[in-house]
Amino acid sequence: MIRIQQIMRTNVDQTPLPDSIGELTLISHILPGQVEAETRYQVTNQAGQKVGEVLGRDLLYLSQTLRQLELGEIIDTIEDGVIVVDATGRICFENEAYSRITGVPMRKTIGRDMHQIEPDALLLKVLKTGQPAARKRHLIKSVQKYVSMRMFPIWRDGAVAGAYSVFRDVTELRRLGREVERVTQVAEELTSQLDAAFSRFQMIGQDPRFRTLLTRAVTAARTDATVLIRGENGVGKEGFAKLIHQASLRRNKPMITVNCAAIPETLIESELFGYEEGSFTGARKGGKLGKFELAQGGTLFLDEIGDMPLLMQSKLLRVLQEGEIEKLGREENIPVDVRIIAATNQPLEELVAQKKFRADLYYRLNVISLAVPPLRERRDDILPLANHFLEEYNQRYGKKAVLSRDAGQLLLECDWPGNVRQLRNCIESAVILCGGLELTPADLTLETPEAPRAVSGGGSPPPAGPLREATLQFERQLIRSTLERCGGDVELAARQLEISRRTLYRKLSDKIDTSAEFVTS
Ligand SMILES: Nc1ncnc2c1ncn2[C@@H]1O[C@H](COP(=O)(O)OP(=O)(O)OP(=O)(O)O)[C@@H](O)[C@H]1O
Repeated sequence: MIRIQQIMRTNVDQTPLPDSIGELTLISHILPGQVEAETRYQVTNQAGQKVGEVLGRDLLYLSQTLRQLELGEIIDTIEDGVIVVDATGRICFENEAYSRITGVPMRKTIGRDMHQIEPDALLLKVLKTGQPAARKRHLIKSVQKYVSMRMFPIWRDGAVAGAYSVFRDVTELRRLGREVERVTQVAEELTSQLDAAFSRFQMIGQDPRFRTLLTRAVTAARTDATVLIRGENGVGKEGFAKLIHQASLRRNKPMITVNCAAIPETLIESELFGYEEGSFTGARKGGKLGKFELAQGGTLFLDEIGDMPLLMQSKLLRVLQEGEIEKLGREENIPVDVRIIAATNQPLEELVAQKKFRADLYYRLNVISLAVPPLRERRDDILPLANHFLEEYNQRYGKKAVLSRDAGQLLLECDWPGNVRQLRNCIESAVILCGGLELTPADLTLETPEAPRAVSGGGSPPPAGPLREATLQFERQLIRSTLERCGGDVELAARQLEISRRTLYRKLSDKIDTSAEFVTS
């Protein structure tokens, strides 16, 4: 609908003048007899201030043209439903969309009195009061469809001459809205379950160095300072990151982990910063949220930071300095409020010297540094950790196993090249495999400090004897060295050997029966 607003001239002085027309007046409401061609009409806003002026000639032209045009045809092509009633409430116009949305054919309604069809219709109220009305969500019961509608009176010569309603089918939108609500609730539920698991998470350790680290971590957690956690694989770097997040004010927001070594160089930018829909060929519909956005308000844990490509290091540095991310396909930057914790098992200082790691990023990350010692340097922690894992896996597998004195002794003697992760895996497989109530040395799958060197050194002579025995021996060696390489992680070892976890366990238990040499010192 064309309003005066659209054709007036602007930038005139602000003095209100008589004979003014409201800027929102519809052109189609102006009758030819009311307008003089050569008069300049003042246009005012709702406060009565003059905001423009318009020539009567322009108004006449437009109002006449609108009348001459067959508006019905145009209105028929629009997607929204339109229905018009005259002053008596008789339906005098409907467009095609009206019938399509309501499912009522035009012949059943056109010309009929709305008072009879639907005496409570809101449109009749608009007709009676002369006041526009709107409903965001209205159910048309007969067809079970939801519409959003706006209704207006039609004024002629100072009286209401009719009313019309424009409405839109929002059934699909409503369904999608509900789906979003449902998915959000599921996500909230899962998050709270995760939170519960997260808050049960404990860092076990009584070694004095380890306890000092815990205190430092909890103290750092109260600030937003960046933390760099160092240490061998499996020492508990991610555990420290979780602990810091849990002890911080950000604990009710997400902690998102990114393993920088596991993402191909070409994908790391879109993983971290995301992209907008259509920003490149093959971009996902709806775009993609980057990890920074997912961690908004929370913590982003950048694991294996030493493996981050140099170009990405520069981009990360910029984000840390500016607190904003540049998202592919989006013009304006997005502010992010994310606490960064990074971890690495690499000597970052050496990487800096070799120009493989940016010095400025190194200093930016290394505000608080936590160096987690390997398990072999804190032997006091071995038994408490073993008992903690034992309790966890007893619960998971419905067992009641306890650690025998000999098994405990064996655990204390091991060097744990795979650190706490290896110990955890060792206890898990022992709980699964043990037949009785006590975990004995034979239940433990672990390497003695000497054995791996003999096996994985590559120099061991080929086994002698019958083929079957030699094959078994070779298999034993292969399993042993693979397990060693995988830090005792049975699942990973099974994957590398391309056999199922169950087969690996079976082979391990065969070995326990037949080859004491493999499991005991
Ligand atoms: N002090 C601890 N108390 C309880 N569990 C621990 C402790 N340290 C490590 N763990 C457990 O050991 C496993 C390995 O720990 P984590 O993943 O934190 O090590 P990481 O140093 O991050 O390893 P990687 O370098 O391979 O990423 C996890 O299952 C973790 O829960």
